[in-house]
Amino acid sequence: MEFGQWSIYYKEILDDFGFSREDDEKSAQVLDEILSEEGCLTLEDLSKIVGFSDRFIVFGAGPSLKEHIQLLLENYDLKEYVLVSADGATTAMVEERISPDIVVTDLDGNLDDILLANLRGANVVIHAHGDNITKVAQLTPFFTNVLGTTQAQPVGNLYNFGGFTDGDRAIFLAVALGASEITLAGMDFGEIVTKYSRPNLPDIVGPADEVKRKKLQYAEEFTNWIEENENVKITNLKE
Ligand SMILES: Nc1ncnc2c1ncn2[C@@H]1O[C@H](COP(=O)(O)OP(=O)(O)OP(=O)(O)O)[C@@H](O)[C@H]1O
Ligand SMILES: Nc1nc2c(c(=O)[nH]1)N=C(CO)CN2
Ligand SMILES: [Mg+2]
Repeated sequence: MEFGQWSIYYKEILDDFGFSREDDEKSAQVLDEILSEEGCLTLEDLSKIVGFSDRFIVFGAGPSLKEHIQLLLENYDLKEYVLVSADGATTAMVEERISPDIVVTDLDGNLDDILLANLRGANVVIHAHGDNITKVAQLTPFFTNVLGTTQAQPVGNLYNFGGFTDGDRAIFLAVALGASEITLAGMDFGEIVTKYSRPNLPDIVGPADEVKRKKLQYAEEFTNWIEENENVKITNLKE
């Protein structure tokens, strides 16, 4: 999605959630400064790294994630796909000994698992926003092979491919990387969250709070937008 079109949705999101554009921009600046010092990936670098396939699987942290992983292990040759995990979904992949090629995160998933995936070769797409400035500042230097994103106007080394939550941004990223087919696993949306998304949940699944429900509605809306507007075949295993 072009930034011009994104900026209309972005304004709506800022109003709807009460987020501060200035804080988003500050976070973007912090991430950009770190990446300038430490080095980072460009979209072209990442395109080359995952250039072995134009078929992608995006893993979200919804209640079907484990069941979808089993289905994929039994019926798909995962080596033929670029595997992209959205934040908390990385933990389920680590549990199943699957190495994602890319992790898309705003650094609130299980960090040990994201670091482990990074050590095992995953590239990490770190998203800076107004509510993760401290995490961006403190944690980014621990990762290698990082590409930075922002939901505000892109600055310096950072990109904005469109999208809001880690899951739908992972789909926009796959489109930017030239995907012809994207399979969605664990992308249930709806009103139930899992321990992969909310590590402090007492059970494996539980009700999403109001903010999370609203986030998941945007995630679904952007996923539908991609299906309707981009030249890519989307198959949601949930449907
Ligand atoms: N039912 C669901 N529960 C949680 N995540 C889901 C669900 N369905 C789809 N997803 C996708 O899985 C992604 C990864 O989940 P996770 O909760 O780690 O992400 P997040 O974007 O950091 O959310 P938050 O800001 O609420 O922490 C989400 O961004 C979302 O797009
Ligand atoms: N400022 C701000 N931006 C976000 C947030 C958030 O909690 N605060 N959560 C997101 C993904 O779920 C994406 N963007
Ligand atoms: Mg996250």
